[in-house]
Amino acid sequence: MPENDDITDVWARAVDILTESGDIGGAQRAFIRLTRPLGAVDGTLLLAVPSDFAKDFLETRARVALTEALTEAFGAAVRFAVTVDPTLEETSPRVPSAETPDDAPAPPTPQETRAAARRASAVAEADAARLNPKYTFETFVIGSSNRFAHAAATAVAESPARAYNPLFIYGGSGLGKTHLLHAIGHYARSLDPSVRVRYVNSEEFTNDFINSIRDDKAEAFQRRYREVDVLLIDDIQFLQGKEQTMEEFFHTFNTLHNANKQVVITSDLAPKQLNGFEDRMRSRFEWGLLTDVQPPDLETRIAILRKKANNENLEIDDAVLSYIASRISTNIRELEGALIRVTAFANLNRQPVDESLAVMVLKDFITDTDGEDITPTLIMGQTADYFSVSIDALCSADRSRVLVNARQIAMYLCRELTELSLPKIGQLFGGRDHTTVMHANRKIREQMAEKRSTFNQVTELTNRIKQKARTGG
Ligand SMILES: Nc1ncnc2c1ncn2[C@@H]1O[C@H](COP(=O)(O)OP(=O)(O)OP(=O)(O)O)[C@@H](O)[C@H]1O
Repeated sequence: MPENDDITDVWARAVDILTESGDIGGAQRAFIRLTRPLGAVDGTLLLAVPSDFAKDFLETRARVALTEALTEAFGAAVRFAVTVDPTLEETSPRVPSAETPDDAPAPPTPQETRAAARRASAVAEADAARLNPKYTFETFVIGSSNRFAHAAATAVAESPARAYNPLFIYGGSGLGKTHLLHAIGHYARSLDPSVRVRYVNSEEFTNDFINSIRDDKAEAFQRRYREVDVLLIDDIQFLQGKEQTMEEFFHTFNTLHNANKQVVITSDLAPKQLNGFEDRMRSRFEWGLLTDVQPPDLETRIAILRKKANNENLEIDDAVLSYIASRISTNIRELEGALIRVTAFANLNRQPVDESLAVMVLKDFITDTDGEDITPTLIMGQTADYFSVSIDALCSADRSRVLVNARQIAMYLCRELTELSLPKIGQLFGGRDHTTVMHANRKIREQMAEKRSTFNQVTELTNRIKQKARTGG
Protein backbone atom coordinates (compact mmCIF):
# COMPACT_ATOMS: atom_id res chain seq x y z
CA MET A 1 0.00 0.00 0.00
CA PRO A 2 1.57 3.31 -1.01
CA GLU A 3 2.08 6.27 1.26
CA ASN A 4 -0.96 8.47 1.67
CA ASP A 5 0.68 11.10 -0.56
CA ASP A 6 0.50 8.71 -3.50
CA ILE A 7 -3.03 7.61 -2.84
CA THR A 8 -4.58 10.23 -5.08
CA ASP A 9 -2.47 9.09 -8.03
CA VAL A 10 -3.26 5.46 -7.52
CA TRP A 11 -6.93 6.23 -7.07
CA ALA A 12 -6.89 8.12 -10.38
CA ARG A 13 -5.30 5.09 -12.02
CA ALA A 14 -7.94 2.78 -10.54
CA VAL A 15 -10.68 5.04 -11.86
CA ASP A 16 -9.10 4.84 -15.32
CA ILE A 17 -8.96 1.06 -15.16
CA LEU A 18 -12.55 0.91 -14.01
CA THR A 19 -13.73 3.22 -16.77
CA GLU A 20 -11.76 1.33 -19.37
CA SER A 21 -13.16 -2.00 -18.20
CA GLY A 22 -16.69 -0.88 -19.04
CA ASP A 23 -17.92 -2.47 -15.81
CA ILE A 24 -19.50 0.73 -14.59
CA GLY A 25 -22.24 2.40 -16.60
CA GLY A 26 -22.21 6.07 -17.61
CA ALA A 27 -24.64 7.32 -14.97
CA GLN A 28 -22.86 5.33 -12.29
CA ARG A 29 -19.53 6.96 -13.06
CA ALA A 30 -20.86 10.04 -11.30
CA PHE A 31 -20.64 8.13 -8.03
CA ILE A 32 -17.04 7.30 -8.71
CA ARG A 33 -16.28 10.93 -9.60
CA LEU A 34 -17.76 12.04 -6.29
CA THR A 35 -15.60 9.60 -4.36
CA ARG A 36 -12.50 10.86 -2.55
CA PRO A 37 -9.66 8.66 -1.33
CA LEU A 38 -8.85 9.57 2.26
CA GLY A 39 -5.93 7.35 3.11
CA ALA A 40 -4.88 3.81 3.80
CA VAL A 41 -5.00 1.86 7.02
CA ASP A 42 -3.76 -1.73 7.31
CA GLY A 43 -4.28 -2.66 3.68
CA THR A 44 -7.68 -0.99 3.57
CA LEU A 45 -8.24 2.07 1.41
CA LEU A 46 -10.62 4.56 2.96
CA LEU A 47 -13.01 6.28 0.60
CA ALA A 48 -15.39 9.11 1.30
CA VAL A 49 -18.66 9.64 -0.56
CA PRO A 50 -21.32 12.32 -0.11
CA SER A 51 -24.37 10.13 0.55
CA ASP A 52 -25.60 6.79 1.86
CA PHE A 53 -26.85 6.13 -1.62
CA ALA A 54 -23.36 6.44 -3.11
CA LYS A 55 -21.93 4.35 -0.27
CA ASP A 56 -24.47 1.64 -0.93
CA PHE A 57 -23.62 1.72 -4.63
CA LEU A 58 -19.86 1.32 -4.01
CA GLU A 59 -20.37 -1.43 -1.48
CA THR A 60 -22.79 -3.54 -3.47
CA ARG A 61 -23.10 -2.96 -7.21
CA ALA A 62 -19.57 -1.68 -7.74
CA ARG A 63 -17.81 -3.76 -5.09
CA VAL A 64 -16.25 -6.48 -7.25
CA ALA A 65 -15.29 -4.23 -10.16
CA LEU A 66 -13.85 -1.55 -7.90
CA THR A 67 -11.86 -4.02 -5.80
CA GLU A 68 -10.39 -5.47 -8.95
CA ALA A 69 -9.50 -2.07 -10.38
CA LEU A 70 -7.93 -0.97 -7.10
CA THR A 71 -5.97 -4.16 -6.80
CA GLU A 72 -4.66 -3.74 -10.29
CA ALA A 73 -3.76 -0.10 -9.71
CA PHE A 74 -2.02 -0.81 -6.40
CA GLY A 75 -0.38 -3.97 -7.69
CA ALA A 76 -1.44 -5.79 -4.52
CA ALA A 77 -4.61 -7.01 -2.85
CA VAL A 78 -6.57 -4.05 -1.52
CA ARG A 79 -9.81 -3.79 0.38
CA PHE A 80 -11.80 -0.63 0.66
CA ALA A 81 -14.09 0.88 3.22
CA VAL A 82 -16.52 3.70 2.59
CA THR A 83 -17.49 6.52 4.85
CA VAL A 84 -20.17 9.17 4.25
CA ASP A 85 -19.15 12.81 4.28
CA PRO A 86 -22.13 15.00 3.24
CA THR A 87 -19.91 18.05 2.72
CA LEU A 88 -18.42 16.38 -0.33
CA GLU A 89 -21.62 16.97 -2.28
CA GLU A 90 -21.04 20.71 -2.22
CA THR A 91 -17.30 20.64 -2.67
CA SER A 92 -17.03 17.94 -5.32
CA PRO A 93 -16.28 19.34 -8.75
CA ARG A 94 -19.38 17.77 -10.25
CA VAL A 95 -19.75 20.70 -12.61
CA PRO A 96 -16.17 21.59 -13.37
CA SER A 97 -15.80 25.24 -12.49
CA ALA A 98 -12.84 26.93 -14.10
CA GLU A 99 -13.53 30.22 -12.37
CA THR A 100 -13.50 28.84 -8.87
CA PRO A 101 -10.56 26.48 -8.60
CA ASP A 102 -10.46 27.11 -4.88
CA ASP A 103 -13.72 25.24 -4.57
CA ALA A 104 -11.90 21.98 -5.13
CA PRO A 105 -11.86 19.91 -1.94
CA ALA A 106 -8.75 20.38 0.13
CA PRO A 107 -6.77 17.23 0.77
CA PRO A 108 -7.70 15.76 4.15
CA THR A 109 -5.62 16.67 7.17
CA PRO A 110 -4.01 13.83 9.13
CA GLN A 111 -6.66 14.32 11.86
CA GLU A 112 -9.43 14.00 9.30
CA THR A 113 -7.86 10.89 7.89
CA ARG A 114 -7.66 9.32 11.33
CA ALA A 115 -11.25 10.24 12.14
CA ALA A 116 -12.39 8.76 8.87
CA ALA A 117 -10.32 5.68 9.62
CA ARG A 118 -12.18 5.20 12.88
CA ARG A 119 -15.57 5.72 11.23
CA ALA A 120 -14.65 3.32 8.49
CA SER A 121 -13.14 0.59 10.63
CA ALA A 122 -16.51 -1.06 11.18
CA VAL A 123 -17.02 -1.16 7.44
CA ALA A 124 -13.54 -2.48 6.90
CA GLU A 125 -14.36 -5.33 9.22
CA ALA A 126 -17.22 -6.44 7.01
CA ASP A 127 -14.97 -6.12 3.99
CA ALA A 128 -12.25 -8.24 5.47
CA ALA A 129 -14.26 -11.42 4.99
CA ARG A 130 -13.66 -11.23 1.22
CA LEU A 131 -16.56 -13.47 0.28
CA ASN A 132 -17.80 -14.08 -3.25
CA PRO A 133 -21.49 -13.11 -3.25
CA LYS A 134 -22.32 -15.89 -5.70
CA TYR A 135 -21.09 -18.71 -3.49
CA THR A 136 -23.92 -19.19 -1.01
CA PHE A 137 -25.86 -22.19 0.26
CA GLU A 138 -28.81 -21.01 -1.84
CA THR A 139 -26.82 -21.48 -5.04
CA PHE A 140 -25.29 -24.78 -3.94
CA VAL A 141 -26.94 -27.92 -5.28
CA ILE A 142 -27.03 -30.84 -2.89
CA GLY A 143 -26.60 -34.38 -4.14
CA SER A 144 -25.28 -37.65 -2.78
CA SER A 145 -21.73 -36.58 -3.68
CA ASN A 146 -21.71 -33.59 -1.34
CA ARG A 147 -24.63 -34.08 1.06
CA PHE A 148 -22.47 -34.79 4.07
CA ALA A 149 -20.05 -31.95 3.38
CA HIS A 150 -22.97 -29.58 2.93
CA ALA A 151 -24.60 -30.67 6.21
CA ALA A 152 -21.33 -30.27 8.09
CA ALA A 153 -20.77 -26.84 6.55
CA THR A 154 -24.25 -25.71 7.55
CA ALA A 155 -23.78 -26.97 11.11
CA VAL A 156 -20.49 -25.09 11.43
CA ALA A 157 -22.02 -21.85 10.13
CA GLU A 158 -24.92 -22.19 12.55
CA SER A 159 -22.75 -22.74 15.59
CA PRO A 160 -19.14 -21.76 14.95
CA ALA A 161 -16.60 -23.67 17.07
CA ARG A 162 -19.36 -25.67 18.72
CA ALA A 163 -20.18 -28.23 16.04
CA TYR A 164 -16.89 -29.49 14.57
CA ASN A 165 -13.58 -27.75 14.90
CA PRO A 166 -11.78 -27.78 12.57
CA LEU A 167 -13.99 -28.83 9.70
CA PHE A 168 -11.76 -30.30 7.00
CA ILE A 169 -13.25 -30.66 3.51
CA TYR A 170 -11.24 -32.43 0.83
CA GLY A 171 -11.74 -33.58 -2.75
CA GLY A 172 -10.78 -33.09 -6.39
CA SER A 173 -10.62 -29.86 -8.31
CA GLY A 174 -13.79 -28.00 -9.19
CA LEU A 175 -16.08 -29.99 -6.89
CA GLY A 176 -17.39 -27.11 -4.79
CA LYS A 177 -14.99 -26.83 -1.84
CA THR A 178 -14.40 -23.11 -2.30
CA HIS A 179 -18.11 -22.59 -2.84
CA LEU A 180 -18.87 -24.28 0.50
CA LEU A 181 -16.25 -22.22 2.35
CA HIS A 182 -17.74 -18.95 1.16
CA ALA A 183 -21.25 -20.22 1.89
CA ILE A 184 -20.25 -20.89 5.50
CA GLY A 185 -19.02 -17.30 5.80
CA HIS A 186 -22.18 -15.79 4.31
CA TYR A 187 -24.51 -17.91 6.37
CA ALA A 188 -22.64 -17.38 9.65
CA ARG A 189 -22.75 -13.63 9.07
CA SER A 190 -26.39 -13.63 8.10
CA LEU A 191 -27.22 -15.37 11.39
CA ASP A 192 -25.02 -13.05 13.43
CA PRO A 193 -23.65 -9.96 11.66
CA SER A 194 -21.11 -9.42 14.42
CA VAL A 195 -19.27 -12.67 13.58
CA ARG A 196 -15.84 -11.81 12.18
CA VAL A 197 -15.14 -14.01 9.18
CA ARG A 198 -12.02 -14.21 7.06
CA TYR A 199 -11.58 -16.21 3.88
CA VAL A 200 -8.10 -16.80 2.54
CA ASN A 201 -6.49 -19.09 0.01
CA SER A 202 -3.34 -20.64 1.45
CA GLU A 203 -1.24 -19.10 -1.33
CA GLU A 204 -2.47 -15.65 -0.36
CA PHE A 205 -1.79 -16.50 3.24
CA THR A 206 1.79 -17.36 2.23
CA ASN A 207 2.28 -14.14 0.27
CA ASP A 208 0.75 -12.10 3.03
CA PHE A 209 3.06 -13.73 5.54
CA ILE A 210 6.16 -13.14 3.41
CA ASN A 211 5.22 -9.50 2.87
CA SER A 212 4.59 -9.02 6.57
CA ILE A 213 8.10 -10.17 7.34
CA ARG A 214 9.57 -8.00 4.60
CA ASP A 215 7.66 -4.94 5.76
CA ASP A 216 8.12 -5.64 9.43
CA LYS A 217 4.39 -5.94 9.94
CA ALA A 218 4.17 -9.28 11.72
CA GLU A 219 1.81 -7.95 14.33
CA ALA A 220 -0.72 -6.66 11.83
CA PHE A 221 -0.50 -9.98 10.00
CA GLN A 222 -1.23 -11.93 13.16
CA ARG A 223 -4.13 -9.67 14.02
CA ARG A 224 -5.61 -10.21 10.60
CA TYR A 225 -5.76 -13.95 11.00
CA ARG A 226 -6.05 -14.42 14.74
CA GLU A 227 -8.65 -11.82 15.62
CA VAL A 228 -11.48 -13.53 13.80
CA ASP A 229 -14.32 -15.82 14.82
CA VAL A 230 -14.28 -17.95 11.69
CA LEU A 231 -11.16 -18.56 9.60
CA LEU A 232 -11.82 -20.16 6.22
CA ILE A 233 -8.60 -21.38 4.64
CA ASP A 234 -8.72 -22.77 1.11
CA ASP A 235 -6.39 -25.23 -0.63
CA ILE A 236 -4.15 -25.92 2.35
CA GLN A 237 -2.03 -28.26 0.20
CA PHE A 238 -0.24 -25.19 -1.17
CA LEU A 239 1.52 -24.75 2.16
CA GLN A 240 3.42 -27.92 1.37
CA GLY A 241 7.15 -27.37 1.62
CA LYS A 242 6.81 -23.81 2.93
CA GLU A 243 8.28 -24.44 6.35
CA GLN A 244 8.03 -20.99 7.84
CA THR A 245 4.54 -20.30 6.59
CA MET A 246 3.44 -23.67 7.87
CA GLU A 247 4.90 -22.87 11.26
CA GLU A 248 3.02 -19.58 11.27
CA PHE A 249 -0.17 -21.34 10.27
CA PHE A 250 0.37 -23.87 13.05
CA HIS A 251 0.40 -21.04 15.60
CA THR A 252 -2.54 -19.31 13.97
CA PHE A 253 -4.48 -22.55 14.15
CA ASN A 254 -3.59 -23.16 17.80
CA THR A 255 -4.43 -19.62 18.84
CA LEU A 256 -7.83 -19.79 17.16
CA HIS A 257 -8.63 -23.26 18.39
CA ASN A 258 -7.64 -22.44 21.97
CA ALA A 259 -9.79 -19.33 21.86
CA ASN A 260 -12.75 -21.39 20.68
CA LYS A 261 -12.80 -19.90 17.21
CA GLN A 262 -13.87 -21.87 14.16
CA VAL A 263 -11.39 -23.04 11.53
CA VAL A 264 -12.52 -24.56 8.24
CA ILE A 265 -9.92 -26.00 5.90
CA THR A 266 -10.11 -27.36 2.37
CA SER A 267 -7.58 -29.49 0.58
CA ASP A 268 -7.25 -31.66 -2.50
CA LEU A 269 -6.29 -34.64 -0.33
CA ALA A 270 -7.22 -36.11 3.03
CA PRO A 271 -4.86 -35.12 5.90
CA LYS A 272 -3.18 -38.53 5.95
CA GLN A 273 -2.20 -38.16 2.31
CA LEU A 274 -0.92 -34.63 2.60
CA ASN A 275 2.79 -34.96 2.07
CA GLY A 276 5.14 -32.39 3.44
CA PHE A 277 3.07 -31.60 6.53
CA GLU A 278 4.30 -32.41 9.99
CA ASP A 279 2.41 -35.04 11.94
CA ARG A 280 1.41 -32.51 14.59
CA MET A 281 -0.28 -30.48 11.85
CA ARG A 282 -1.96 -33.46 10.19
CA SER A 283 -3.29 -34.75 13.48
CA ARG A 284 -4.81 -31.38 14.26
CA PHE A 285 -6.61 -31.44 10.92
CA GLU A 286 -8.31 -34.60 12.18
CA TRP A 287 -9.40 -33.19 15.53
CA GLY A 288 -12.79 -32.12 14.25
CA LEU A 289 -14.64 -33.55 11.30
CA LEU A 290 -13.28 -34.81 7.99
CA THR A 291 -15.57 -34.87 5.00
CA ASP A 292 -14.97 -35.29 1.30
CA VAL A 293 -16.74 -34.07 -1.82
CA GLN A 294 -17.04 -36.50 -4.72
CA PRO A 295 -17.73 -35.91 -8.40
CA PRO A 296 -21.48 -35.37 -8.76
CA ASP A 297 -23.72 -38.01 -10.32
CA LEU A 298 -25.70 -37.28 -13.48
CA GLU A 299 -28.84 -36.03 -11.71
CA THR A 300 -26.81 -33.61 -9.61
CA ARG A 301 -24.93 -32.37 -12.67
CA ILE A 302 -28.20 -31.66 -14.43
CA ALA A 303 -29.54 -29.93 -11.32
CA ILE A 304 -26.39 -27.77 -11.10
CA LEU A 305 -26.75 -26.73 -14.74
CA ARG A 306 -30.43 -25.99 -14.25
CA LYS A 307 -29.67 -23.80 -11.26
CA LYS A 308 -26.94 -21.92 -13.13
CA ALA A 309 -29.29 -21.39 -16.07
CA ASN A 310 -32.04 -20.11 -13.77
CA ASN A 311 -29.68 -17.79 -11.96
CA GLU A 312 -28.59 -16.28 -15.26
CA ASN A 313 -32.18 -16.13 -16.54
CA LEU A 314 -31.39 -18.48 -19.41
CA GLU A 315 -34.13 -20.59 -20.89
CA ILE A 316 -32.66 -23.93 -21.79
CA ASP A 317 -34.32 -27.23 -22.58
CA ASP A 318 -33.79 -30.09 -20.20
CA ALA A 319 -32.57 -32.14 -23.17
CA VAL A 320 -29.68 -29.71 -23.65
CA LEU A 321 -28.78 -29.72 -19.97
CA SER A 322 -28.87 -33.52 -19.95
CA TYR A 323 -26.66 -33.64 -23.01
CA ILE A 324 -24.01 -31.36 -21.46
CA ALA A 325 -24.23 -33.16 -18.11
CA SER A 326 -23.88 -36.54 -19.76
CA ARG A 327 -20.71 -35.49 -21.55
CA ILE A 328 -18.80 -33.84 -18.71
CA SER A 329 -18.63 -35.76 -15.51
CA THR A 330 -15.73 -34.89 -13.28
CA ASN A 331 -15.29 -31.17 -12.91
CA ILE A 332 -18.14 -28.72 -12.22
CA ARG A 333 -16.06 -25.80 -13.44
CA GLU A 334 -15.76 -27.51 -16.82
CA LEU A 335 -19.49 -28.19 -16.77
CA GLU A 336 -20.14 -24.47 -16.31
CA GLY A 337 -17.63 -23.68 -19.08
CA ALA A 338 -19.56 -25.89 -21.50
CA LEU A 339 -22.86 -24.21 -20.61
CA ILE A 340 -21.29 -20.80 -21.15
CA ARG A 341 -20.04 -21.72 -24.60
CA VAL A 342 -23.33 -23.14 -25.74
CA THR A 343 -25.34 -20.14 -24.56
CA ALA A 344 -22.76 -17.67 -25.86
CA PHE A 345 -22.89 -19.23 -29.31
CA ALA A 346 -26.70 -19.23 -29.35
CA ASN A 347 -26.76 -15.61 -28.27
CA LEU A 348 -24.28 -14.50 -30.90
CA ASN A 349 -26.22 -16.24 -33.64
CA ARG A 350 -29.66 -15.42 -32.27
CA GLN A 351 -30.49 -19.10 -32.32
CA PRO A 352 -32.44 -21.06 -29.73
CA VAL A 353 -30.40 -23.31 -27.50
CA ASP A 354 -31.30 -26.80 -28.63
CA GLU A 355 -29.58 -30.11 -28.54
CA SER A 356 -28.21 -30.02 -32.07
CA LEU A 357 -26.64 -26.63 -31.36
CA ALA A 358 -25.09 -27.99 -28.16
CA VAL A 359 -23.70 -30.99 -30.01
CA MET A 360 -22.19 -28.74 -32.65
CA VAL A 361 -20.63 -26.22 -30.24
CA LEU A 362 -19.20 -28.83 -27.95
CA LYS A 363 -17.88 -31.21 -30.57
CA ASP A 364 -14.32 -30.04 -30.08
CA PHE A 365 -14.70 -28.94 -26.52
CA ILE A 366 -15.68 -32.36 -25.28
CA THR A 367 -12.86 -34.67 -26.03
CA ASP A 368 -11.47 -37.58 -24.21
CA THR A 369 -9.18 -35.71 -21.89
CA ASP A 370 -7.35 -38.81 -20.70
CA GLY A 371 -3.66 -38.46 -21.16
CA GLU A 372 -3.91 -34.82 -22.03
CA ASP A 373 -1.38 -32.68 -20.39
CA ILE A 374 -2.47 -29.09 -20.58
CA THR A 375 0.05 -26.92 -18.79
CA PRO A 376 -0.02 -23.16 -18.25
CA THR A 377 3.13 -22.94 -20.37
CA LEU A 378 1.31 -24.58 -23.26
CA ILE A 379 -1.64 -22.18 -22.87
CA MET A 380 0.60 -19.13 -22.64
CA GLY A 381 2.74 -20.24 -25.57
CA GLN A 382 -0.24 -20.92 -27.82
CA THR A 383 -1.98 -17.69 -26.83
CA ALA A 384 1.16 -15.63 -27.42
CA ASP A 385 1.56 -17.27 -30.81
CA TYR A 386 -2.06 -16.72 -31.76
CA PHE A 387 -1.93 -13.02 -30.99
CA SER A 388 1.64 -12.58 -32.27
CA VAL A 389 2.96 -11.34 -28.96
CA SER A 390 5.62 -12.72 -26.66
CA ILE A 391 5.07 -14.63 -23.44
CA ASP A 392 7.06 -11.92 -21.68
CA ALA A 393 4.62 -9.32 -22.93
CA LEU A 394 1.70 -11.44 -21.67
CA CYS A 395 3.25 -11.30 -18.22
CA SER A 396 4.25 -7.65 -18.39
CA ALA A 397 2.46 -4.60 -17.06
CA ASP A 398 1.69 -3.39 -20.60
CA ARG A 399 -2.01 -2.54 -20.85
CA SER A 400 -2.32 -2.05 -24.61
CA ARG A 401 -5.63 -3.32 -25.98
CA VAL A 402 -4.22 -6.36 -27.77
CA LEU A 403 -2.21 -7.45 -24.75
CA VAL A 404 -5.03 -6.96 -22.28
CA ASN A 405 -7.29 -9.09 -24.46
CA ALA A 406 -4.66 -11.81 -25.02
CA ARG A 407 -3.75 -11.87 -21.34
CA GLN A 408 -7.36 -12.13 -20.21
CA ILE A 409 -8.06 -14.96 -22.63
CA ALA A 410 -4.95 -16.84 -21.52
CA MET A 411 -5.98 -16.42 -17.88
CA TYR A 412 -9.50 -17.61 -18.67
CA LEU A 413 -8.14 -20.70 -20.42
CA CYS A 414 -5.77 -21.45 -17.53
CA ARG A 415 -8.75 -21.33 -15.19
CA GLU A 416 -10.88 -23.52 -17.41
CA LEU A 417 -8.41 -26.04 -18.71
CA THR A 418 -6.06 -26.54 -15.76
CA GLU A 419 -6.53 -27.15 -12.07
CA LEU A 420 -4.51 -24.10 -11.07
CA SER A 421 -5.90 -21.84 -8.37
CA LEU A 422 -6.61 -18.15 -9.00
CA PRO A 423 -3.58 -16.95 -6.99
CA LYS A 424 -1.31 -19.39 -8.82
CA ILE A 425 -2.49 -18.15 -12.21
CA GLY A 426 -2.00 -14.55 -11.08
CA GLN A 427 1.51 -15.40 -10.00
CA LEU A 428 2.33 -16.96 -13.38
CA PHE A 429 1.16 -13.85 -15.20
CA GLY A 430 3.74 -11.52 -13.75
CA GLY A 431 2.73 -11.68 -10.09
CA ARG A 432 -0.79 -10.36 -10.50
CA ASP A 433 -3.37 -10.56 -7.77
CA HIS A 434 -6.01 -13.31 -7.81
CA THR A 435 -8.77 -10.71 -8.19
CA THR A 436 -7.25 -9.72 -11.55
CA VAL A 437 -7.63 -13.33 -12.68
CA MET A 438 -11.20 -13.39 -11.39
CA HIS A 439 -11.90 -10.22 -13.33
CA ALA A 440 -10.38 -11.65 -16.52
CA ASN A 441 -12.40 -14.80 -16.12
CA ARG A 442 -15.68 -12.95 -15.75
CA LYS A 443 -14.86 -10.53 -18.51
CA ILE A 444 -14.13 -13.24 -21.07
CA ARG A 445 -17.22 -15.24 -20.08
CA GLU A 446 -19.37 -12.19 -20.68
CA GLN A 447 -17.57 -11.12 -23.82
CA MET A 448 -17.96 -14.53 -25.41
CA ALA A 449 -21.72 -14.01 -25.52
CA GLU A 450 -21.39 -10.51 -26.90
CA LYS A 451 -18.45 -10.45 -29.28
CA ARG A 452 -18.08 -12.99 -31.99
CA SER A 453 -14.35 -12.28 -32.20
CA THR A 454 -13.86 -13.26 -28.55
CA PHE A 455 -15.93 -16.40 -28.95
CA ASN A 456 -13.91 -17.39 -32.01
CA GLN A 457 -10.58 -16.60 -30.38
CA VAL A 458 -11.40 -18.72 -27.33
CA THR A 459 -12.78 -21.61 -29.36
CA GLU A 460 -9.92 -21.63 -31.83
CA LEU A 461 -7.32 -21.42 -29.08
CA THR A 462 -8.94 -24.18 -27.03
CA ASN A 463 -8.84 -26.47 -30.05
CA ARG A 464 -5.20 -25.67 -30.74
CA ILE A 465 -4.25 -26.23 -27.12
CA LYS A 466 -6.12 -29.54 -26.84
CA GLN A 467 -4.68 -30.67 -30.14
CA LYS A 468 -1.12 -29.87 -29.02
CA ALA A 469 -1.67 -31.57 -25.69
CA ARG A 470 -2.93 -34.71 -27.41
CA THR A 471 0.02 -34.87 -29.73
CA GLY A 472 2.48 -34.29 -26.94
CA GLY A 473 2.97 -30.54 -27.17
N1 LIG B 1 -22.96 -28.40 -5.65
C1 LIG B 1 -22.78 -27.33 -6.39
N2 LIG B 1 -23.81 -26.55 -6.75
C2 LIG B 1 -23.65 -25.47 -7.54
N3 LIG B 1 -22.46 -25.07 -8.05
C3 LIG B 1 -21.39 -25.80 -7.72
C4 LIG B 1 -21.47 -26.94 -6.87
N4 LIG B 1 -20.23 -27.47 -6.74
C5 LIG B 1 -19.41 -26.67 -7.43
N5 LIG B 1 -20.08 -25.67 -8.02
C6 LIG B 1 -19.53 -24.62 -8.88
O1 LIG B 1 -18.43 -25.15 -9.59
C7 LIG B 1 -17.36 -24.21 -9.70
C8 LIG B 1 -16.10 -24.81 -9.09
O2 LIG B 1 -16.30 -24.99 -7.70
P1 LIG B 1 -15.19 -24.59 -6.61
O3 LIG B 1 -14.34 -23.48 -7.11
O4 LIG B 1 -15.88 -24.40 -5.32
O5 LIG B 1 -14.34 -25.92 -6.61
P2 LIG B 1 -13.12 -26.36 -5.71
O6 LIG B 1 -13.46 -27.72 -5.22
O7 LIG B 1 -12.81 -25.34 -4.69
O8 LIG B 1 -11.96 -26.45 -6.78
P3 LIG B 1 -10.36 -26.16 -6.61
O9 LIG B 1 -9.85 -27.26 -5.74
O10 LIG B 1 -9.87 -26.28 -8.03
O11 LIG B 1 -10.21 -24.81 -6.03
C9 LIG B 1 -17.83 -22.98 -8.95
O12 LIG B 1 -18.32 -22.04 -9.88
C10 LIG B 1 -18.96 -23.48 -8.07
O13 LIG B 1 -19.94 -22.48 -7.85
